[in-house]
Amino acid sequence: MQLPYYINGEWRKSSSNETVKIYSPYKDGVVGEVQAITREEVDEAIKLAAEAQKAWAELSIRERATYLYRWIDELLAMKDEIADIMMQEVGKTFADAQKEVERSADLIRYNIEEAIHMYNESMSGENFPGGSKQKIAIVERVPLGVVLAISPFNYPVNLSSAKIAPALMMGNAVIFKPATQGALSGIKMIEALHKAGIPKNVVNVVTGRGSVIGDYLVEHKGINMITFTGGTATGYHIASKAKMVPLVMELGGKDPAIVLPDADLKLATGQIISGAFSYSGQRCTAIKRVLVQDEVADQLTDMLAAEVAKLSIGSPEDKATVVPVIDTKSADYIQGLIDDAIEKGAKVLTGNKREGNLIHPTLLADVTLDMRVAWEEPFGPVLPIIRIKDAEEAIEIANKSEFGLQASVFTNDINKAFHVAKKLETGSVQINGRTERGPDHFPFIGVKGSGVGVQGVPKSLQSMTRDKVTVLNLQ
Ligand SMILES: NC(=O)c1ccc[n+]([C@@H]2O[C@H](COP(=O)([O-])OP(=O)(O)OC[C@H]3O[C@@H](n4cnc5c(N)ncnc54)[C@H](O)[C@@H]3O)[C@@H](O)[C@H]2O)c1
Repeated sequence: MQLPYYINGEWRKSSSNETVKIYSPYKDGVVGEVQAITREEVDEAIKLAAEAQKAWAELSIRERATYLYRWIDELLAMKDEIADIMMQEVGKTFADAQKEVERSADLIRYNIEEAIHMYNESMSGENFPGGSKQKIAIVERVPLGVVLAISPFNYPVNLSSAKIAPALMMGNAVIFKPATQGALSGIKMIEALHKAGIPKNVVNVVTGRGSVIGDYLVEHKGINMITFTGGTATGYHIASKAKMVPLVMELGGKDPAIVLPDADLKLATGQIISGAFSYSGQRCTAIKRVLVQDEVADQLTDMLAAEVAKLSIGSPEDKATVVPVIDTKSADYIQGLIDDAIEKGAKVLTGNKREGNLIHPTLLADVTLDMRVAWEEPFGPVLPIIRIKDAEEAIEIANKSEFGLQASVFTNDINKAFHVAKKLETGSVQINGRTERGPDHFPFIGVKGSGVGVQGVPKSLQSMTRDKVTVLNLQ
């Protein structure tokens, strides 16, 4: 399958006559190819988007909504087709990929409805000392212009629609750059928007080699805002290259599950296992370390090991929970973290077995703070268990991380839970539940190396706009 890129309401082959090959994480051979577009084609995509944005912003919000409602219908009609491609290119089970398309439809709908119910503000001058009632400010939310949306491989439809839908509803045009693995699903998602009749150039899709178009896009003076989800190193790089434009960045994480002695261990075990190992831990909000208090550490460790043994391992085509990770580089990196931990004295309770890109779920006990796995994000099915003496030590270790996405606290003492939650330097804290982004309207925030800005609804809608003030000076 060789897919074109999307510009001027048309599907085009690049003048470069080159493509980027997309390999499957779990089966041999190329699953598809996308266009390796040139910088001149990027220029054209951005220029046409800037022109189209003006007319798009002129439409009423309800008119824009009609296109997005139709997008939902077309997306759902293509659900199985998209899910099949997604399974092949990112190695997610067909059922999970179908759910991702449905979840994206719900998210687009929620964005539409929230946007329709947003109102502007007005302010009276009289509130400020010396001010007057005769001065009235009308504060409107206006679009930013051309939004560059860059998404990662792991939720190629959901994390792309989470950017594109709010940008469009608020009157922006979008340049969408999907991740290479994920580009086929991303392009198919835009095919649904094309079928929905979206005016030409309101969304253009660019694909290609990072070395040719990556920095070029980010630095382009035609881009008015960047919304990015991906790794922390890429995020820092993009932030250093971007011109003076608003940035929303959702990056990596090292989410801890803090387990205190009075926790419901059965609940904690279930939440930690699904949090750490579903889709092989390739989730930004996967639980990536367990910080358990000494008194219950042996018991929790045994319970976790018993549950890991029950996980299905294999191909997404066989509906396995633990599937091959995205590519060989990633598998090598994960294995490197396991090897380093073993060398420094960690005990392998289960796992440490590799077949190609398939890393068996690996539970590591006796993990100490000198091990890389205590700090680095594996983005794979590896869970280190670190013992702590009390909640204060858990807070200290949790906060030493370069990341600050989410954290879980398991305890039956709500006061203690709040005390710990307040001190954790993360965007969100889950009390007695696994770390996760959904429901998708909740604010989703990464701090420190985990990002900047807020996603969710209505936060994403707000971040795609700026304030515009018109002051009435009545006589
Ligand atoms: N916090 C969140 O919301 C969230 C959600 C999902 C994934 N993630 C993170 O994403 C990472 C995994 O995803 P990935 O491997 O696709 O990440 P990645 O950083 O390798 O790539 C993300 C995107 O950036 C693009 N990119 C790379 N270099 C670029 C450049 N110089 N200019 C412009 N674009 C460039 C890639 O092509 C891709 O589209 C993990 O670290 C994970 O934690 C975070």
